[in-house]
Amino acid sequence: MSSHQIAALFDMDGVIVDNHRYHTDSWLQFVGRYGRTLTPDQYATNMNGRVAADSLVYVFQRSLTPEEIVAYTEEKEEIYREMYRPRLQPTLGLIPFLKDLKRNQVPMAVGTSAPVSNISFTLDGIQVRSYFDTVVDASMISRGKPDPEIYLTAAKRLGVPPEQCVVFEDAFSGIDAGLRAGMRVIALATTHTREELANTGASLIIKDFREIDYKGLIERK
Ligand SMILES: O=P(O)(O)OC[C@H]1O[C@@H](O)[C@H](O)[C@@H](O)[C@@H]1O
Repeated sequence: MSSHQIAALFDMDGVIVDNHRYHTDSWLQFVGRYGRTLTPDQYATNMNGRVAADSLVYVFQRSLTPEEIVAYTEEKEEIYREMYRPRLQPTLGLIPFLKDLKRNQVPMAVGTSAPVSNISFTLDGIQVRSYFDTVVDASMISRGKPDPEIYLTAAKRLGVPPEQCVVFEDAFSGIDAGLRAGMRVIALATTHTREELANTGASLIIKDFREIDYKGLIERK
């Protein structure tokens, strides 16, 4: 890779697919089963984009055993997959953008807090896995977003220095993770509004991938 080149790191939920509503609804349904309460705002601000282990502590207000984390995570994600399956589709403009980046030999990775079961569901479901050189998921890191570990791991696996990486994110926790990794962050206004994203430190806010292409990405460097 030339020193002028960039790498593109994609968050999954809220970026590759515009599915925030279904994660919100499935979390609400899940917590209801255990007599807990959660509002959509609480979810968006305190849980969105974070690994389930952290979200579950927020929901149950106690520490959980590794076995509980696995069982609760799968229970919640099964609810989510059933809800979202009939609507599963790529975010607008994603496929042309991935093709454009591929044509221009941009290394690409996914950095997601999601469990492996959701990654197969999503990346294979919309047939985009082959675009990515590597996928870093929750099981491969010890500290979830907003810690930068997930994006630093992705950059390392691509062999690209962090300052040459551009992160695509929708969540506050993920934007923080990208910035703390020393990367440029482009925010998608899928989950939050442009106004809500205005002071996050993202260098650009787009509604979806129809607003960006390889040329625009390079020119903005
Ligand atoms: O945005 P990312 O990093 O792909 O995050 C995925 C996670 O995002 C959270 O918001 C969801 O509640 C989780 O269920 C999901 O696994």
